[in-house]
Amino acid sequence: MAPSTFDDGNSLFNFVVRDGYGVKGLVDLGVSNVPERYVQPPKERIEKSSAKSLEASPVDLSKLDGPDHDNVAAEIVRAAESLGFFQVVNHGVPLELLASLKAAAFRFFEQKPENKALFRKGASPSPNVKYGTSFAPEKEKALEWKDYISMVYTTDDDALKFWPEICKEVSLEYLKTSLDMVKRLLKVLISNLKMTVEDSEIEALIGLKMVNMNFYPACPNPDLTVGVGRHSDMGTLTVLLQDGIGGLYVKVEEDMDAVKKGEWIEIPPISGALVINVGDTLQILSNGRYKSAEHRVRTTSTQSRVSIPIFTIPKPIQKIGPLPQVVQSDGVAHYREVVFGDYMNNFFGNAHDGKKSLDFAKI
Ligand SMILES: O=C(O)CCC(=O)C(=O)O
Ligand SMILES: [Fe+2]
Repeated sequence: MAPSTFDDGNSLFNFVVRDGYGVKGLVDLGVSNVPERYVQPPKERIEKSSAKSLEASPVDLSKLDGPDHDNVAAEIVRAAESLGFFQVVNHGVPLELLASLKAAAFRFFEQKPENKALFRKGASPSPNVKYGTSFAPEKEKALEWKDYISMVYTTDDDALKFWPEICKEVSLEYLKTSLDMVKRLLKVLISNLKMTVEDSEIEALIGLKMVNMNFYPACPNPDLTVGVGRHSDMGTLTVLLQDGIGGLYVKVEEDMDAVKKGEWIEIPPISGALVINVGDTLQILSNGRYKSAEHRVRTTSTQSRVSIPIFTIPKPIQKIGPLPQVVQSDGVAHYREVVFGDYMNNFFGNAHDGKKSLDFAKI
């Protein structure tokens, strides 16, 4: 099919979204300009040159076990309270595994369209596995230049049975080796808010885990499109592996060294590092002390980019609200208690719109 056969917006939408060809399918047709449906309004477009890069060095997590524990813990708390994003090294996830994951992501998306379409919503053999494109295509005025596969973890058996053959083993290994780090980070962050933290409280915050693989094909017009629009993540902490291409931008919540509140800075790719960011759940739990960072992704004209996030989130039945100890010391609760499943439905039911997702729980 030639691009010119998309004589209206619907046939493009059907090809990319409904039939499961994705952005990759569109690119394989040889489009030389992004279709109208992908053109963002000017205020959502991402200029390449203007953003500064995050200068903070990555946090060395191996030091949490030694005499520097308190300094490193303070660094983590400071990052969560200010930008809501930081990078970590010596995180316990083997470096060879990071390389294998990126290769597996390329392998998945470079498959024939019909192999990927097996995992489309409605077709997938498991509700825990979903291949798709953009974020909420039915709700979006402009689509995001991104395809993804999303894998929710329940048990090892389920993962090995239903996750795509081509990436299941590395994805499971990534999840397992990252979880220990997530728990250590949460212990640091929660014990900064209240004296004692039970393991069961940490477990409740990460009751559900999801590994995604994002694929952003090279885009003919990066100035007109976004890979991912402005959003915050809904969960507790996100672990993100990005490749060397760059394009992940975070909005500054508080004035930083040379960057003013409201400006965007790039999280630079650092070989071997993982990116950590605070999600809405942790912002709610901390009554707003920790910042669920607004972020977005720019596309690139020369190379396809992959990123592989792990989202840790509460179970849908879990209630989340500000910790009583924090409310007591703040004298006011900024969020109400919500059932996480309701929060999640609201999140997935709307197009990306910055940190608007938090309004659902705001008082
Ligand atoms: O690709 C990236 O760097 C970030 C992706 C992202 O923000 C997400 O999947 O929620
Ligand atoms: Fe995100």
